[in-house]
Parts: sequence; C-alpha cells; structure tokens
Amino acid sequence: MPEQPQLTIQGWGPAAGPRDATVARGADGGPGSLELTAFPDLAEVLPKAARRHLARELGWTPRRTPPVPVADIRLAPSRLAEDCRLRLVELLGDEHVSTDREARLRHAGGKSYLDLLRRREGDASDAPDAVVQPGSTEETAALLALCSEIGVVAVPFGGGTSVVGGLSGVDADDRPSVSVDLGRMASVHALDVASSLVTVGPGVRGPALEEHLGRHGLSLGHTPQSWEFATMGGYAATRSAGQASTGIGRFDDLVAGLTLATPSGVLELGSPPASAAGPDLLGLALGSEGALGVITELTLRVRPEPRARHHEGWSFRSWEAGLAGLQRLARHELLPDVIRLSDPDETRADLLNASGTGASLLRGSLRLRGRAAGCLLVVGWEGLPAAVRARRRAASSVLRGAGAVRLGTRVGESWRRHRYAAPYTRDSLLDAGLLVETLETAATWTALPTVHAAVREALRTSLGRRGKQPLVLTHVSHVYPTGASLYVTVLADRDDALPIQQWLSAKRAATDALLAAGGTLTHHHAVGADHRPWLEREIGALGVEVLRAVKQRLDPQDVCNPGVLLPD
Ligand SMILES: Cc1cc2nc3c(=O)[nH]c(=O)nc-3n(C[C@H](O)[C@H](O)[C@H](O)COP(=O)(O)OP(=O)(O)OC[C@H]3O[C@@H](n4cnc5c(N)ncnc54)[C@H](O)[C@@H]3O)c2cc1C
Repeated sequence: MPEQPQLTIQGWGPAAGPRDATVARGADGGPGSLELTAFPDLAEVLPKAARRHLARELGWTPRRTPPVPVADIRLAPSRLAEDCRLRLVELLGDEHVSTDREARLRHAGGKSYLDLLRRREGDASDAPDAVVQPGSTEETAALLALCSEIGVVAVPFGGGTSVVGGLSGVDADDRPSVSVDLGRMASVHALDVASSLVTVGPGVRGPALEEHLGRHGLSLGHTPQSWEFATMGGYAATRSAGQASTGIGRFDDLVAGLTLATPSGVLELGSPPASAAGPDLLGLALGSEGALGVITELTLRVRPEPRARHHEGWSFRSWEAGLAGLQRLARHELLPDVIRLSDPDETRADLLNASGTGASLLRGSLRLRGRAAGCLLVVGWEGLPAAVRARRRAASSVLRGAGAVRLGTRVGESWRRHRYAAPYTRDSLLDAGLLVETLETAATWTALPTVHAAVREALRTSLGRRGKQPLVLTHVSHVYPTGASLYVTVLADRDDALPIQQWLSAKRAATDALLAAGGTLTHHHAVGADHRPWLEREIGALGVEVLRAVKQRLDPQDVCNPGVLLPD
C-alpha cells in the first residue's frame, strides 16, 4: 500500500502541505520551529459576489485571524509514568511508542470547528500523553489488556477526522491516555473476487483501497467528504455515510464482518452472506466509537468498478416541491446513487459561489424560468452504461412529473469536481474571522419539514446578535424510502472574545430543537463526546444501561475511549 499522508495540525489538507508547519522534535512541551505557514487568501477560494453576499448577510467584516504558529501551541508534558512507557515499549517496540511533541500534536482531537478553534488558539490540552502503534490484532488485544492493568486510557485513532469530539480522550478519572494509531495496520489482507469481499486492516483509507481494488476491476465506492484521510476502521466505528450512500448503502451496509480487539479478548463478528444465528452482534461494533475496543480487521462488500458515471443538475420551484419529488423517487424505487437537494438559502449561496461563464449562464437561465429562488438538485448514477441510462431515464420522468426542470450535466460535474473542496475553503473562512460548522440529522418524510424549520430557527435565534444573523444552509444528503437526512452548514460572524461558547450555545439549541422535532441525534457523524449528553433521549435509559453492561463486560476497567458515546 502506498504511504498515506497525515493531516495538518490546525486545519485540513496533507501535513507538509501549504497549511502545515513542521514541528521540530524537542523536549515535551518545548517549542518547535515554525518553517512554513502559507494561507491561501480568501479571494482565491471565494468569488467576489460570494464574499459580498457573506459580508451583507452576516454583518461580517473580513479580518485576519490567523492561527498561532504551530511552534507556539501549548502542550503539557506527558503524564505517562516511565515504568508504564517501558511496559508499552516492551510490548510494541521502542519505535512504536512515542511521547514526542509532533506525534502528540498530530493526534490531538479531530477536525470539528471546536477542535480547529482550540488548535488555532494554541490549545492542545486534549493531546494524548503518548502515541502507540500496534501492528496486529493480537498486539492490540495485548495492548488493551496492558492499558487496563496500568490504568491508561486508550483512544483508537484512524484518520483523525472526527467532528464530534470522538478523539478528545476525556476521562472522568483524569488518567493518562494513549492514542492508538492504526496506521501500521493499513494493508489489504485478502480479496475474494468470487464473493465480492475484501478484507483490510483498519488503517486503510479510501484512495489507497480504491487504487488496489481498481487493479481488479472492483470498487468500494464509499466517498464521504473526508475520503482523503478517513479510514475503514473509523468509518465502521462511526457508521459513516458517503456521498453515494443513497445508492450503495451506508458504511454499515458495506461491512460483512469485522474483528474487535477488547481488553477481555477478541470478537470475530459477521457471517457473510447472511445468518440467523441469534441477534447480529456485528451491530454492536458498528458505531461503537472505540468505547468497546479496537476494530482491527474488516471484511467489506465491493462491487464492479462503475463503467459509466453520470451527474446532472435539476431545479425545483420550492423546497416543498423538491422534498415531494425525492419522496416520489423513493416510493417508485428509482433513487439515484447520489442525491443532494439544496434548500433556497444553500442554492443561493451555491449559485453565488459558482464562477465562470457557465455559472453566469445558469443564473440567467434560472432567472428567466422564474426559478432564481428555487432549489438545486444534484443527482448521480454509477454502474454499467445501460443500467445508468435506464435508471436515469426512469428517474427523469418522475422528476419532470414532480415539476423539476433539468439543468444538464455541467451542474452535476461541477459538484463532482469540487466535492472534497469545502474543508479547504473552511480554513480560509476561519482565517477571515468566520464561524463555520456543520451538523446533520435525519427524519421521516413526515417530520422532515418541521426538523428543517426548527434547526434553522434555533440557530438563527442563538447566533443572531446585535442585528447580525447567521447563514444556515441545508441540503438533503441521503434518501431512504422512509425519510432523508439533512446536512446543515452554519456561517456567522465569529465572536472573537468567546468563540467556543458562541458555538456551544448554538449547537445545544440546534440539538434540542432537532430532537424535539423528531430528528435523530446524528445520521452519520456519530455521538462522540459532543452528543453524548443527548444519547439517552434517543435510545432511552434502558438502552443506555444495555450499552453500559456490554462495555462493562468487554472493558471492565473503562479504558477504551471512555469520553465518548455513553453519557456520564
Ligand atoms: C471535512 C470533513 C468532512 C466529513 N465528511 C463526512 C461525510 O461525508 N460522511 C461521514 O460519515 N462523515 C464525515 N466526516 C466525519 C468523519 O470523517 C467520519 O466520522 C469518519 O468515519 C471518521 O473516520 P476516521 O478514520 O478519521 O476516524 P477518527 O476520526 O480517527 O475516529 C473517529 C472515532 O472512531 C474511533 N475509531 C477510529 N478508528 C477505530 C477503530 N479501528 N476501532 C475502533 N474505534 C475507532 C475513534 O476513537 C473516534 O471515536 C467528515 C469530517 C470532516 C472533518
């Protein structure tokens, strides 16, 4: 497998890319040396019309609020006692146990707005005390048993892209913590072409796996926006959904089996192709977020590499008409693989954000058709050419019947080209003094409009201050026969004095509102540390007790990522 790049510390993109700074290795807590910090200017990532729109809507004046140099990030000395470190070294080897500054900083938290704010302000108080790299299931199980014996918390680390505080290492007993980096277990173990199954280590990422499968004419097809960095183990641990999950299924649907190393032993779960041998324990590991143990191997369902791909845009007159159109597609079992229906605010922002002649023509054409205030829909199909043609034809007829107007492939291809760009743009917006964060939920078709309105209202009320209002941009990102998910992007003028409190209040208000309106706590980002106060509202007190009992059996010393999933 090719070398997989690490993520930059204070934002998005590969380490040693333009946004990264190299940290000289030094004593714990000591400063490193800053070599490079080059931030792309806002003008390079947003056209003038979009910058003006943001300034007008948000009451925001662009300002330079760059992160502190990486060398100035505060890092407390490692709390790992020397005898504990030596026990870890004895088990894993010296080269696989690190307490150095760079390793600890690279494993500090994930990539939520709050994570980035902290890192940009120079706060790495959530950094692990050491980073360890087991190389096999047996070593991982032995590591967890050792952590239980010496009282050290173990936080599995895949790609480090959690956006819900999944890597914050919170521990009520304040024990030292190790980040269990799965980068050494990043190879393909077996490919069973006849059964369409591939078995991989948890640290494998999408690009490397697709490259490997492509050589055999196969594909996994799971492409979340974090695809460049997130790992197979992380996807399973968080029940991720990718951009084509409407068609190929969520990551949960792609897992045929997995191995879970726990402090109490190793569980082999899943029996492809199907089994009726009691409740499916695989479901316990999916979404377990490192709280029950470490996923050390996964067997995944793969498909033939698509020979045809077609993405195109449509326009609906209104959000309600768009939702009704998607519902109709779902009812007739004609859902495309990719579906993305933007609400009017997101449509407006997308249109302003698009640049070039094609974009001007599109804006003009929508105005002429009286759809300037409508909703954009992007749909995509992948597969055999004949199947793509037939599915597209049938879906087009349903969309037309629901009042949608076809905009053509340029809109669809533009979405496809830019589909991994948003987190890079976010860094430039943060540099310029904005609050930028996303949240997500799902609801039945009946509840969806109320959930949409309730989340918008909660965010606008919480973030509106001194005459300023946030922009709340929403799209449907995954569609099911029974309902759909909503993905919300929030932009606001950042409160430079209290930026963390500003977002915490907004997030609390939005989460309360979406649960009260009938939405789920999370459709694909997981619970992490950030959502756990609300888990009981979703699964009930008895549900929490059942999970707690399972954890007690597998992890009696509570060393496996104790800060996530289960409420205090
Ligand atoms: C810009 C951006 C875009 C994103 N887009 C999407 C998206 O489109 N769809 C989506 O679903 N999510 C998305 N996410 C969220 C995130 O990428 C997913 O949650 C992803 O599944 C995390 O994978 P990871 O390998 O980075 O895991 P990490 O962030 O390293 O870990 C996530 C959680 O899983 C645990 N964990 C990791 N590996 C293992 C393992 N092997 N065994 C047990 N526990 C483990 C960790 O302890 C942690 O609690 C996005 C995040 C960002 C920053």
